[in-house]
Amino acid sequence: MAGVNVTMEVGNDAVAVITICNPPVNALAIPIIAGLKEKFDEAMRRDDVKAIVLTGKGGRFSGGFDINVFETVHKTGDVSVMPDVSVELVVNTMEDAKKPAVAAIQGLALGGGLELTMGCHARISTPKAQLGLPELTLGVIPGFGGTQRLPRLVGLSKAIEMMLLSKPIMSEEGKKLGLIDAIVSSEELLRVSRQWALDIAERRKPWMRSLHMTEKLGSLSEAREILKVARQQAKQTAPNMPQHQACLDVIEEGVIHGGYNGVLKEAKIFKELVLSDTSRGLVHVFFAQRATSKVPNVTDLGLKPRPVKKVAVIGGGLMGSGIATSLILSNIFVLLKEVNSEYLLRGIKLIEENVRGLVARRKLAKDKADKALSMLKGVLDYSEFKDVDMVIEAVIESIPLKQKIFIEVEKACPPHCILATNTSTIDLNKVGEKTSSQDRIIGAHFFSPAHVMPLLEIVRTEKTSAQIILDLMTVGKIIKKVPVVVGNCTGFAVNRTFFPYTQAAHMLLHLGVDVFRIDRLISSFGLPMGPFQLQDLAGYGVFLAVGKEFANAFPGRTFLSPLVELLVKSGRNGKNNGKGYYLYDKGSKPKPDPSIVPIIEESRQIANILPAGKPISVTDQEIVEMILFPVVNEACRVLEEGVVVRASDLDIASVLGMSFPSYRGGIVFWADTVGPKHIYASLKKWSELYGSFFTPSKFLEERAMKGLLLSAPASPSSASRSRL
Ligand SMILES: C[C@H](O)CC(=O)SCCNC(=O)CCNC(=O)[C@H](O)C(C)(C)COP(=O)(O)OP(=O)(O)OC[C@H]1O[C@@H](n2cnc3c(N)ncnc32)[C@H](O)[C@@H]1OP(=O)(O)O
Repeated sequence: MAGVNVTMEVGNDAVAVITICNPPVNALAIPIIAGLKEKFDEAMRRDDVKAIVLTGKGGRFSGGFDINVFETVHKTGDVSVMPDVSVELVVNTMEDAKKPAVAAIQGLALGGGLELTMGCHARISTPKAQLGLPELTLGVIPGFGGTQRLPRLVGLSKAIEMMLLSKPIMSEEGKKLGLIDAIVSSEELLRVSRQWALDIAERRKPWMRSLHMTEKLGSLSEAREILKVARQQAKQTAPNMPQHQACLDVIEEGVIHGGYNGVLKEAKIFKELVLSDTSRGLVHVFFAQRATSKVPNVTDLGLKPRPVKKVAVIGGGLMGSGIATSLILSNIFVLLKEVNSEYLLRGIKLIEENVRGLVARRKLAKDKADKALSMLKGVLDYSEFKDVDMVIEAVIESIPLKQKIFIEVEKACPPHCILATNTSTIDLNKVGEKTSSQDRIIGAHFFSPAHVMPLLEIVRTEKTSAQIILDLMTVGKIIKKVPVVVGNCTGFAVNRTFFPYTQAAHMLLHLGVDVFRIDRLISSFGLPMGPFQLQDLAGYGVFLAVGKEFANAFPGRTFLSPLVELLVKSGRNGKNNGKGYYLYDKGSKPKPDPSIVPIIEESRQIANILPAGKPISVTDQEIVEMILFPVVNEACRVLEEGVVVRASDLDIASVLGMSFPSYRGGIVFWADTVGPKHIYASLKKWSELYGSFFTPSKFLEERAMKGLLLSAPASPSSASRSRL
């Protein structure tokens, strides 16, 4: 590819500057790795070269190994395309060479990028460069020697933290830890690095080979203790991900048998992990997330996003205050509008609590919190709306109320203003029906808590203009959300797809399966909690209200569970009042409440769906499938109707909106791994046994019959029915 290369320039000072060029992040693609080997070899051969400086073009050192290669390996199953970088390039050609190399780091050095710098004999960086080994987020471990060199440079505990949490540090911290030798301005970077390289060559500065360092590793018994604690933690935090334990095994190998043996084991395990399902899922999520930024007929029209500096949020309840928090944290001025001063003060208090909570959890510095809160103003009328760039309505789910608000904001706001609603269920065409600005009406569906959850579902109608969609996508990115553009239908993409999730859980419960068994199995599948605990958390009001909407919109595939009304009658309201399926005592984990059993029994009698009056007998796997296959079934309808641009958007939406495990790649990717045929056959069998709730959709049936993946692009006939 043009512009993808490694260059070398030798100066009069006898320093060869080797530069990686592969925009935008200087990923270490296979030709780049070949280029590095070639240039290093040349530098070693040439008599006019005494020392080397390695750097990246365009203000970034390198974002690491080219993740596209992982994708190729996943498609072909052939791991032999991965070059031997770790031993051949980093150990033999760079670290053990006769001439010293200094890494000149700018912007970022991540993954393989940071590993290359650790194979150099010193590292000079500009301020605020990001340094990290995030490989575990891709289902692998560092593969260019990072598991060995990082602990030797920064100490075992810190290295383990950086790798297992995939948490980058800034160059300033790197300097304190010993990863960085000096921090200089970007103007000085090359000059200082060249001089440093010469100083090493002429023995004025130490010639450090980090693989051979041992002093920061501590004693063997200390190291074993640190690794033991880390193993226990990883068991808790990443139970289904093999790369965490594997990373610790490889680190241990190096601690016991020396860095070089560690490097060899690392290379072997790395190749095994690349082929794991976890890596397939996580690499898919990496690219799927980036694909959401590309929306046909929106981002490819050459439009420029317009600046959004002032936003009015209408409604200071839980959602409105969360949304306002996200905005002010990103330096966007917010007018929070409420109907009276009592509600307004409550909304402002919620926002303050959100911001102070971040400070208490050390996620935000105090001065930044003060700055954010200074970007907020409470108002009781529309008099200051004349220069707002966007309105986000976040009031209760009432069509007449929303319609009234949109008539008012249309009058009060300038003509360029984005008119967004945070509704999660109401048809956007109805919300904007009484205005003449339907091209500016758009859904900005945040997930609760809005200042924490990363997904922003952007809902467009047939009339929403491309400019407005682009503007909202841009705001979404500024406030650090992942915007996914979807079409307008009941529940939009996420709530609609996951509606059958709670439904299926209730169905199983009424077929005689134990409530806590269901929750346990779904948690071990990888969701943060089971459907009943989630219901406790969300409150029962949501279930009852949303349930009715869906029952109306999708008759024939709704299970009317009598249970929640019985729970409410018995004085339970989930986590809100400390009593639901679980008991919630402050400071302790939720405990299953045995006194729920008679209420469930009563509900089972009312529903009366036990086959021949007896509980069904199902395996653990069947339980997980009976809950998730109906979700896949609805995902198929969402795909067929063109509610999302591409199947992978639904994967991202499920991961970021519903916390579906990212290492399973998202709902559609997971379904394709399981196989559409198996899903279809299972649903068909259950529909015959337990009714139409499980009836497979036409889309699923077609894909299963033709042996196609659910994620394969839509056929032309379904594309013509697209809502986007
Ligand atoms: C053997 C080794 O140990 C293994 C490894 O090194 S594995 C790789 C480890 N590195 C990583 O995980 C870093 C992944 N990248 C990132 O986190 C972020 O892209 C970043 C922080 C570098 C930059 O973020 P940002 O500026 O927001 O840009 P972002 O949109 O993410 O990326 C820009 C483009 O670069 C691509 N890109 C980023 N890192 C890449 C990589 N390592 N390989 C291939 N492409 C990459 C993205 O896919 C995107 O492409 P697109 O424009 O076609 O969608």
